[in-house]
Amino acid sequence: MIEFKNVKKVYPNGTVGLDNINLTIHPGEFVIIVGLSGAGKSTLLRSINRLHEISEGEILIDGESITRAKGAELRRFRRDIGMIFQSFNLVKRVSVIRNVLSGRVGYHGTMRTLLGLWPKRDVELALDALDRVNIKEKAYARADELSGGQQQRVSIARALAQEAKIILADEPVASLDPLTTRQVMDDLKRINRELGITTVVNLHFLDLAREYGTRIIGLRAGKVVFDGPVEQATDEVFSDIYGRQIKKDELLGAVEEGV
Ligand SMILES: Nc1ncnc2c1ncn2[C@@H]1O[C@H](COP(=O)(O)OP(=O)(O)OP(=O)(O)O)[C@@H](O)[C@H]1O
Repeated sequence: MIEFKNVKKVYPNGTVGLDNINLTIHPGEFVIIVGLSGAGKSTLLRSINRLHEISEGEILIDGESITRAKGAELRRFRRDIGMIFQSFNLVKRVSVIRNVLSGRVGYHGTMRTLLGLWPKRDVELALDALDRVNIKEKAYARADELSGGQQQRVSIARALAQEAKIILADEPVASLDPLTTRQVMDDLKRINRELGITTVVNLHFLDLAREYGTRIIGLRAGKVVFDGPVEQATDEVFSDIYGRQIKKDELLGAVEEGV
């Protein structure tokens, strides 16, 4: 469970990134966060694993404060949280499997990673993770030989090998074409369903949010302005979250049709 309690984030230049956020995300939920560029989606997501530090309030994971955690305790929290980035964040010149195995670093320390000495169980975990996202046959290819969609699946496999209990995906499909976008969203959704991993996804395309989301959280100017089941996220709700009419380029469908 992820709990935000009166969370506020003010950047050093005075910009308010998050404004009194109170949220509870339950184990196994698949939550999509939407909002205009600058609404605070990345700040919210990245405050969960403390890639961004919050200014006020507290974030609890399974009842324990990650906000106050230090050193080994913080590392233990982070080990349970996988992160998927728009830009994949792979080491491009090394093999796919080494990238996936890097998800195991939190369990062994960096020395093993540098030497490439992985226990057999870890290699099996990594191969299973690649199998789950249907790219096991690419295990020994160099990461940069893969297409964008395949690279994103490697980063999902890395989070699986990490045995993450929570996956945070920050605009995971923003660099992908519409077909690959659906494959990656399908993978995230399937993993959520099959493994019960709590998943929080920031998305730009609203029709995609509707297609894949079960719970939608809408942010505007750092505040939660909508939080409810996807069925309630009508066009009017989206217009309200955005503070204006929805534009065509905010719909994946428009990209597919070449509008
Ligand atoms: N390092 C920073 N310093 C100052 N202001 C920042 C910083 N990072 C983000 N902001 C500001 O905080 C607000 C929220 O930004 P954030 O990146 O979380 O929004 P977002 O909804 O993820 O938008 P986008 O989709 O464009 O990334 C914006 O006003 C942004 O300009």
